[in-house]
Amino acid sequence: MTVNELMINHVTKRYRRHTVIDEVSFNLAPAKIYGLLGRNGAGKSTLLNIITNRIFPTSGMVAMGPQNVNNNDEELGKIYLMSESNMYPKTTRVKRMLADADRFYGKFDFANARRMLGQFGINEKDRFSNLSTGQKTAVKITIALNVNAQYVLLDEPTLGLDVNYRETFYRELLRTYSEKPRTFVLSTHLISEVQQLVEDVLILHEGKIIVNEPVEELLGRAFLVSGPAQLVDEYTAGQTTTDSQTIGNLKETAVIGELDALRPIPDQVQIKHLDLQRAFTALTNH
Ligand SMILES: Nc1ncnc2c1ncn2[C@@H]1O[C@H](COP(=O)(O)OP(=O)(O)OP(=O)(O)O)[C@@H](O)[C@H]1O
Repeated sequence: MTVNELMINHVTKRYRRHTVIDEVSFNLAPAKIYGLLGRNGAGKSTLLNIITNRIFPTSGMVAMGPQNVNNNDEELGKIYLMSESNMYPKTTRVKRMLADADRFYGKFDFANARRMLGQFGINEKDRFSNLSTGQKTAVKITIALNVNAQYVLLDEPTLGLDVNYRETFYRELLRTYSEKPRTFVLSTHLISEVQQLVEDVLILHEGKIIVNEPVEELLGRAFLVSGPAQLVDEYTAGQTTTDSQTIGNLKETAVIGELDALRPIPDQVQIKHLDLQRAFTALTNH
């Protein structure tokens, strides 16, 4: 079966005069793991809800290949959103939630879901509302990783999960991805934890997608220049510097962009690549 790209075309979302998403366009390719990063209130949940038709954009549209996704059950059936909101009645048992995922999307992987629930120490007969925050997340992850959808959007998929279970989640995500490649979008604040996991990074900032590229490419042009303040300032003058920190006479300046290859690097100045978290803060600190 050919899988089309999921295309977000000129999407804007306004709440009264507040523009949360501003003319955003990007494509999600089949069988890739994306990180969707943004500061609190950047609009990540809003964007994911628009993609899955739970919220309507003020303008713009979401399409799967040539098909508009809006009110299109066939196309929406290829996209699954795991989100924070709990839509289940209080009495719902975990077992029923797995059955619903099968009813709506078909071909749910019950065997793998049961194995995962075992790893998370959850019984299918448990009532969802009686579970702890982390256990509720574990159930939602289990459904998201076993549902039959080509695009799986995960909004804060580690909410309340302890470090051991977060590792379980990352391992299970890679396992299912390698067995059955499909697209995952992880919206998360745990940037250093997902750096190794995601191939491409999308950064949503002040209503715009300011980064949309492979992690390796972003980090390839993300540098930390450190040393005596005056020398760092001289070396970084005129380059695309982002933010700086000064301690006494020492300074660290993040530079996102190509370094001027012709400019000599003073002996006391050190240059290294940023990791994803530091590149993110550098790009979104203002
Ligand atoms: N129904 C609504 N009415 C008015 N404003 C809203 C509504 N829903 C969201 N917003 C605003 O839109 C902005 C983006 O919210 P959203 O939840 O999408 O951000 P987020 O990036 O997911 O944040 P976080 O990382 O904190 O979860 C916020 O300023 C929020 O207050």
